[in-house]
Amino acid sequence: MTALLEVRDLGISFGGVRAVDGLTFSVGHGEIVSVIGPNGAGKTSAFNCVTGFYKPSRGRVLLDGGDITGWSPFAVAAAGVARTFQNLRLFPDLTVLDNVRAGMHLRGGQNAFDALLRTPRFKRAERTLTDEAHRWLDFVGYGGPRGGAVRDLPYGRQRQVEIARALAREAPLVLLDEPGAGLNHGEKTALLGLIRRIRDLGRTVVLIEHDMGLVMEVSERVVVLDHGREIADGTPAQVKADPAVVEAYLGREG
Ligand SMILES: Nc1ncnc2c1ncn2[C@@H]1O[C@H](COP(=O)(O)OP(=O)(O)OP(=O)(O)O)[C@@H](O)[C@H]1O
Repeated sequence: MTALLEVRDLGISFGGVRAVDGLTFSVGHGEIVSVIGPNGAGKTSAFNCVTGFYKPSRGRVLLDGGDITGWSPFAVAAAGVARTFQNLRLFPDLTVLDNVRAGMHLRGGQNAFDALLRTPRFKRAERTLTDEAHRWLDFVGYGGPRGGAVRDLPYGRQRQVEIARALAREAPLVLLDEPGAGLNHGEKTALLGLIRRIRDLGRTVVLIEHDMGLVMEVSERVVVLDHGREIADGTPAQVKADPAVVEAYLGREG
């Protein structure tokens, strides 16, 4: 069966630094896969190459067998990849609801003419989008106010809004960049359940995460990077016991 995401011999350099250097891995439909590795291993750069924020200098990215290498972030998103960011990228002055609705605009259905004249079709579509935004906020367990600006929310809530926005896009592949960062213990437990529920919707989840407790608990498979390459790929138990992985982490501490 074709993998949903296939990364082949991917590479990108910044000046003399090879951030990603011949990275190959794949993710099957419906999997929960974590990408881990020491600081600077190339995880975020690889995500950025996959999602079109960086143009790789070599290699290929295939989505469900189709080549999306070098596509713009907009085109990659429209092709079925949703993501969150290590440093949140919400619209701080927009309301919670509008931030989630912003995740849906790529799905189309209306045109500028409808919007300009506020036709009945436009108003109907608006109501549907608002209802859906509420449903996604419910889904991620968001319990805060929905009509106020996002910038006034505590960090954990902003993360929930960002995930709701990514899910609203209805993309089959969801990439989460350090979703556990800055969350307290209770919030991390909730996140674990949420990631499983996202997969139960039929989505495929790939996360970059530093919290090993979370990674080992939620992942079906773990891909380990070091110096821009894959050094291990297996179940959480397999990678934990892999000497190359232990070495990569311990080697950075001294
Ligand atoms: N835009 C950039 N310009 C210059 N160098 C960069 C850029 N992005 C990443 N790098 C460098 O590429 C290497 C890989 O960085 P990257 O952020 O991808 O690693 P990471 O595994 O995501 O790290 P972390 O876990 O700390 O987020 C690092 O040496 C980093 O300094």
